[in-house]
Amino acid sequence: MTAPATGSTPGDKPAKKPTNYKAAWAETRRLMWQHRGSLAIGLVLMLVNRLSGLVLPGSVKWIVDEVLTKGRLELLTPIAIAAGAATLLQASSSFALSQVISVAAQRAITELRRRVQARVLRLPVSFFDSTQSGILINRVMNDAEGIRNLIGTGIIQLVGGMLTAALALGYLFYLNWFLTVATLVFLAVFGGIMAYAFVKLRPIFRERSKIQAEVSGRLGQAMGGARVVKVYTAEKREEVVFTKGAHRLFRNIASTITGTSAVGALATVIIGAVGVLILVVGGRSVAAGEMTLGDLISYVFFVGLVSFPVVQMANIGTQITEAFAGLDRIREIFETPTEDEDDRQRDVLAHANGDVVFDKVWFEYRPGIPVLKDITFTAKAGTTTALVGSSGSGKSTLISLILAFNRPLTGRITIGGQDLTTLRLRDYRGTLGVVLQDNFLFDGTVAENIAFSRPGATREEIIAAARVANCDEFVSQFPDGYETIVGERGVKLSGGQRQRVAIARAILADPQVLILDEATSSLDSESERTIREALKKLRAGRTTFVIAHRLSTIRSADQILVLEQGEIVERGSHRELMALGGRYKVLHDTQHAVEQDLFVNPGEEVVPLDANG
Ligand SMILES: Nc1ncnc2c1ncn2[C@@H]1O[C@H](COP(=O)(O)OP(=O)(O)OP(=O)(O)O)[C@@H](O)[C@H]1O
Repeated sequence: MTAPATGSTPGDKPAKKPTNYKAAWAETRRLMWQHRGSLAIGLVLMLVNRLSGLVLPGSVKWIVDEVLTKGRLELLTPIAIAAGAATLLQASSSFALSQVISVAAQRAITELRRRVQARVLRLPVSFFDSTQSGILINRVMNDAEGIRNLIGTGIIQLVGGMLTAALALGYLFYLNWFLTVATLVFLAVFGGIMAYAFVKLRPIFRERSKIQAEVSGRLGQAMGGARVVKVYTAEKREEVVFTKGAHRLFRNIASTITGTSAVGALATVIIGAVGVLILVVGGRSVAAGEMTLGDLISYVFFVGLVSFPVVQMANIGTQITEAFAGLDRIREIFETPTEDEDDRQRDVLAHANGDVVFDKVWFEYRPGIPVLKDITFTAKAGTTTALVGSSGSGKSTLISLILAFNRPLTGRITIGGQDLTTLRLRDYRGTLGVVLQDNFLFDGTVAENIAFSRPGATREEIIAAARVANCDEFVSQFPDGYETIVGERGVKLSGGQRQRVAIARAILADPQVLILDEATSSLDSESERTIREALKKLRAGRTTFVIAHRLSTIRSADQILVLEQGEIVERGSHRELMALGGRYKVLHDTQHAVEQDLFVNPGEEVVPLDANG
């Protein structure tokens, strides 16, 4: 009864949307503030880590100049002890750092995932219609993961790297300012080229997560629809679609590999050039007595300390940009209004068992194409209203308005005199029950699926509901009874069994307003009888809306609304509508004739009794 979800296939090039860095930065600041405690401890640990990391290269100068050149052997042991202690300190602070920061980051990721998931499920149905589920799963799982780099080791490494570079640089200036200026020129050129490279690479990284989401989304659909794929021998087609997507992903990754390895090669060249520079300029300085040999050796070590963070910063920079992009996509979800956003200001539902009234309701999915036109009717409390009409006439859409999945464009829907748009959604939905043609069951046990509508239900209540729905007779034949696993979407049950589980689920919910989308046509007469009986018991005393596919099942409805192209063209009881001899009678007689002649020979066509209505 629902329209197929729209969305691009992995082959399409989606429109690129620039990351809103300002908003992402604001969200980052909020996250950082939230985790300021562990970040502060992390920074202190990082400081200790980096400072202790300077001791070993710093001691080289003393070894060369004092111990080796001047022969002060008594200094060797203290220097060795200092270097050893510093290394121990470096190792333990690094361990503590990863403990504090990584755990904090994981906690933040979990929290963000939880918030995104909770938010996504509260978004309107139209959002799900227009967004692939793969993309939404990606938001919850991968994009949330990205913040590891913002509040985790990424940011600490960045800050730590900059700190080490600054300290090391100061020391380099002290050792030989001229050589340092020359080295910096090289490093600046390298930094500039790298910044340019990453500006180029950034959009490719952003594109990657999008491609990944699309490819896995499509993959999920193909797996979920495996039966349809097999029947229409679409394995090859799906293979082609996947291959295209996988290749797009490959091309994306390959292009970044080229970029990053080019940067790596450039780094080697620059380091080589700096090495040559140090040999030439430094060697001369030593020869001229401006520098000691120890100075030159520790200079080499410290240049390493400066250039390593530059390379690292660029790498972390990419990860942080990625994380920004992910946060920005998450922010979009947080900015999309949820269905129950202003529930607190809305009214409490006073009469769940009141009349349901449609008053001049218009509705459209696409602007300018009305799907429901001026719908006015009253469904008295406790009565059954049947909707009939040809395919696409708007029956499901009307039901979606009753379920508050969609809101009227103009006009009002009221329940017990209260406008649906002013009611607390949670209250209102709590009064609903649905049994649809394709009843969605979760991969769990029969009992869990029945209790889905009321998680606190006792085993006795579940079994009582199952009895009313005539589930008991087939469940008792399963070796595991109510503990039988139904499989994804309930594939391990027959269509009729699924239907009855859904009826039991609705019975347990004890709804005031009931929606039935009858699908009895595919069942044998025995199952149909049991299901019809179950539905009859379910309907008793509830305001029921039935989408009737077999008109013979709605003879007892209190009112029948005949929809055509979004308008109610006839209304009344079965008897009244038959007497009217209009559209309903045509539909009825045509269907009756089809049912009578189900086994006619080919060519013996059914002639409608009254083609004009
Ligand atoms: N989510 C949607 N977005 C855009 N158009 C939609 C959407 N759902 C339905 N439509 C369109 O609205 C019209 C009415 O569809 P609806 O599903 O309400 O018909 P129906 O009477 O329930 O049909 P059926 O008996 O075949 O289920 C159709 O033209 C359909 O294409």
